[in-house]
Amino acid sequence: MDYLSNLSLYGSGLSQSHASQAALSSTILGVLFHLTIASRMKMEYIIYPLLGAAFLAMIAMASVYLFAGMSILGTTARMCIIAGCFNAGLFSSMVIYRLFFHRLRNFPGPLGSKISRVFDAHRAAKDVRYYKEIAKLNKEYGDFIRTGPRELCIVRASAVQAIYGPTSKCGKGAWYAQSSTDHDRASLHMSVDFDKHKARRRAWDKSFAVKALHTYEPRIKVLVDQLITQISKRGTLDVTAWSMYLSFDVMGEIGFSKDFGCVSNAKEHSAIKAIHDHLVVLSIGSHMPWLLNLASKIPGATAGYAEFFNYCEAQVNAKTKNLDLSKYPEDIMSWLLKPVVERDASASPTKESLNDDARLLIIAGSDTTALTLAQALFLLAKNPAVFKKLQGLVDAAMPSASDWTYEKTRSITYIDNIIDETLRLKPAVTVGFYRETPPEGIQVDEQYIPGNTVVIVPTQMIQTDPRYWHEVAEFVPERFGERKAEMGTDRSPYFPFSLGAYSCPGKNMAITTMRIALSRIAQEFDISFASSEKDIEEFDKNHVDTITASLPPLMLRFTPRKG
Ligand code: HEM
Repeated sequence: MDYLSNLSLYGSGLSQSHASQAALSSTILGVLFHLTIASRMKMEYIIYPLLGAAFLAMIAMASVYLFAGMSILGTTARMCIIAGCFNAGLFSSMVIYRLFFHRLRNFPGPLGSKISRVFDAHRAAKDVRYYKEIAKLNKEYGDFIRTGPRELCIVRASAVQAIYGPTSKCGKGAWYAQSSTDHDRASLHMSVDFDKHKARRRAWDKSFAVKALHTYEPRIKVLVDQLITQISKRGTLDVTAWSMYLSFDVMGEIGFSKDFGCVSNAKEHSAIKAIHDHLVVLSIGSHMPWLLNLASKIPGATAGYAEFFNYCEAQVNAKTKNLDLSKYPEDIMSWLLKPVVERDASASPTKESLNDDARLLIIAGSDTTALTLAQALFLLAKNPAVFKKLQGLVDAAMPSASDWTYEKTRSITYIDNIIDETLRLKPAVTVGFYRETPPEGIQVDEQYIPGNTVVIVPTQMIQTDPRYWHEVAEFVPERFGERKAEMGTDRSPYFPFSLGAYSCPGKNMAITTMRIALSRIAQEFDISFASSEKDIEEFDKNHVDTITASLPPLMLRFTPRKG
């Protein structure tokens, strides 16, 4: 307390006993604030009122001291003591509570993670390969790992149905508050309210219904054929980049009837590049959703992806202007605008949420499909026998390019088996998607999981877990086809598109794009690696974890087939 006496000596007007009283009462207030408010409420929903209230309280207190005749130095010193001791009380109480009294106190996990998600964000940032960190934690702590103060990572097959299944009562939680806590301003994906999400989801599901998909197929085929022409000209190319060009063009065409021109210009669209450049920061920030939300409100913080935001908004405005409701909707955005104009309950509730839906459309639909296609080509190049079998089946159904039809492609179920097996070994979302348990909690095997716990099942780990899968590391498309019963596939945990109410609505469109691309490539080319052994190994084992995976370049040689 010597420094307090010194402050008094320097003429602050703050005596040691006053300072001690202020320190003690602020510390007690901090502890009380934690026990009565902070520990009972979700930070993401109270952060703005909290910061506002703290600011106003500080101003009010400082004004009272100044009016009471205290010097500026004395007032400043007292405010510093009050703020410092309040926070010391708050954070000490938080640490003690989380370590010794929290409902998850008996779950094993790293000490830091039990105290704050900062440590998990640090783990995610270390190498931006969070999936490897989770694998290490699983080895050290077992199948139920406490990865945050109120978060568990669960590596058990039965957790998949309990958490994501159609009858699960688990909902979307804190992770989905990263862009806005006002879900009427956010996209479908970030919409947390079960009933509102369900209503909005109807508009999306209509845009992927069988009839709508039929109108998309020929337009996707045109884009795939553009890709085939580019491959023929080049021979060798980076499939990571070119799968991305194709899938963005598909989202431009099917999402907005707009030519993004990535395949024809052989480059990424500038608006999309802005998002890709920020993926690492966004994915690390998503481990502390409230902080990401807060950071996004700092002026200039989102300037990097302003081009993407502006571009999407311009597309929505243009579509709105030209929307013709007498015609069958030509693209997904028209399907989303229709209920807005018709004032149907499935409409995006605000202009902001509609703009966010437009961004969701591009982001959710393109990276995921692109990296799955690149992974499928990688696995086919690595497993020539599988590719030969695919070519044999394609040749039998469609001997030449002019025989190609989507219906015949669909009848080759081996293509679907290849896609399924690719998504088992290399799911687009490697670590998974967060849910929150209902107040009454859930049971996973022998373990009760308390209510209001954030839970996650790491997708890639569980889909390659030798306890649940045979020949786990092998690429065996037949496990989804003729060897299904023998390999017990139906009993194994598999959820690359998630399951239940929040599962991917674009699944069938993604599969349509991949069916067309894989069948046309198999028809036209033989494929082989043109990358070094080191680069191939890097591609196979070391993707960067940016919520959806980010893949390094992979050069493949495409040799035109003879005859
Ligand atoms: C191989 C390709 C794809 C994969 C692996 C995939 C995977 C997923 C997964 C796992 C989710 C759940 C995420 C969560 O719970 O937070 C999801 C949601 C979503 N996906 Fe996909 N997706 C793919 C393609 C597409 C396509 C082509 C679209 C079309 C635009 C799309 C649109 C969406 C939307 C709108 C959601 C949010 C659904 C909701 O919250 O109700 N996805 N996707």
